[in-house]
Amino acid sequence: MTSAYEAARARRSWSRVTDEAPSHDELVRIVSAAGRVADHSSLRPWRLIELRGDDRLRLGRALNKAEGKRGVSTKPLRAPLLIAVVASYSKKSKVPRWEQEAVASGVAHMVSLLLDEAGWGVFWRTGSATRSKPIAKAHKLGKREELLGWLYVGGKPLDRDSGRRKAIDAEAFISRMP
Ligand SMILES: Cc1cc2nc3c(=O)[nH]c(=O)nc-3n(C[C@H](O)[C@H](O)[C@H](O)COP(=O)(O)O)c2cc1C
Repeated sequence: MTSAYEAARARRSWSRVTDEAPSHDELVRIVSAAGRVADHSSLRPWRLIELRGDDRLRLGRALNKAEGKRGVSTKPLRAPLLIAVVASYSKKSKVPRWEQEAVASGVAHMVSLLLDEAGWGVFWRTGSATRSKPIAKAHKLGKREELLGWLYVGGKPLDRDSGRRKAIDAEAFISRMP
């Protein structure tokens, strides 16, 4: 197993993946770690929805509907497993929505990283339809829920090298209090 530092340095997004997918049990193992992100008041303001097989066609239909088109978009078929990332805001808490959304986003980044480290290809996708009514309905989102997009997950294709991204110029992103 790599260190968190090594895993973060090595990760990249995989726009094309194979038909292999992590099992539900593997996903549970990964989410149990990802869910340990910092979380103001431990609200756990997030949930994930697994889309496999024909679930993806239902999403494809909703995507087309959101764009005023008939039929089924084939976009969700680009990966065998899609993980819809849902921010589930707590009503009672004084923790503002943006903080709760940050937690849900953190979980999604952590799930992506852990899946990548475990050898799976991941690509976080959104689109103009992400927060549309047809999409909310297809995922049965509650009134206080919003979608942050989908993690498209599958096998890393062997015919592609890992294509490491250029390291970022970290100095350029850090400054002192002005
Ligand atoms: C919230 C979120 C939504 C994204 N949506 C898309 C998308 O719809 N289409 C896309 O090409 N990239 C999208 N991206 C960016 C890719 O997931 C990916 O990070 C980018 O292609 C850079 O590749 P890298 O992660 O290997 O550096 C999104 C990223 C985030 C965090």
